[in-house]
Amino acid sequence: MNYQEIFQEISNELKGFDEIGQVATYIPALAKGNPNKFGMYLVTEEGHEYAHGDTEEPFSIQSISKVLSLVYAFKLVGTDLWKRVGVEPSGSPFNSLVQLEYEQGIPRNPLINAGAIVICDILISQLENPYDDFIRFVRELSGNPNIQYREETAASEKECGYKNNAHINLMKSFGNIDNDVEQVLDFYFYLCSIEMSCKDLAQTFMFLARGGKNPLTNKRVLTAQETKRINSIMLLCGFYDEAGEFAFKVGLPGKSGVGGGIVAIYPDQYSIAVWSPGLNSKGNSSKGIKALEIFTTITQSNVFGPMPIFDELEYE
Ligand SMILES: NC(=O)CC[C@H](N)C(=O)O
Repeated sequence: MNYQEIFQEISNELKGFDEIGQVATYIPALAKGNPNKFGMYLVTEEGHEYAHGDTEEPFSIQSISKVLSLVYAFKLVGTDLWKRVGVEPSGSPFNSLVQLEYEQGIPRNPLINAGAIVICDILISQLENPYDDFIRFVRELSGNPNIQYREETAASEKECGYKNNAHINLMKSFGNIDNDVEQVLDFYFYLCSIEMSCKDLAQTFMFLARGGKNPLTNKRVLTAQETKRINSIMLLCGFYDEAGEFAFKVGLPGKSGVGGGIVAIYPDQYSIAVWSPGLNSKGNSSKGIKALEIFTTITQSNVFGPMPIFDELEYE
């Protein structure tokens, strides 16, 4: 079976899948999304690429950007980062406030909203031009110079960002936010508003499958040990209170966003992105998870099992 046949098989299996979920409505700009979009894009270690469905259309990556901002902040401040944010799974929804008060304004991990807001605070403190520097970083990883923030999405989220305001104010009261709360939150909303296609996403995350090296430029983004840290955080925290189930079903480190995107990596082998805007009750793409579950089952690729039988998969 080659990859195109595998994608075809996934598509056939998904035909009867009716738990498509609902597009995010709490951010008005996302409520207009078309739940029938579906794309899957694979980039392999050898540089082969395989597309299926709507893989060229940019969509709002939302919380997937939290991994990229984490990587950028980690590069800038190193292990000092862990004084401000933890690395434990929260077992709670991405926007839950409850633990934050008990744990004195230190978010459980950098992939829930509170943690990502602290990361934004760090980036603002460290960078002279955080907006420009960050988008440049993302463009270099993706190889796509046209990747942009979408102002309309950021503004739409700001208009009704009551809960994120609650997060940042609570953390400020505990002394875990250094900068002006509005300045930090604006940056956070912009990071969430970045748009990418499945193709961009799979390419962007390839460095995490390559031990920290950007395969497009051969530049080292992270050391192998730092890459381990980011991938472990994705595995344990990337899907919030569904992280266990994602590991159970798919078996790869990954990250989701409420725009319906998911990206997952298999170290030394591939990066895969999927997009289906319908979300389940945990805010993760419902069909996206199912598609990845089928993919890793057919290819026998997951970080817990024996090495897959890749040589039995032909290229093209
Ligand atoms: N899980 C997500 O993608 C959430 C991101 C969204 N911008 C928020 O702050 O709620």
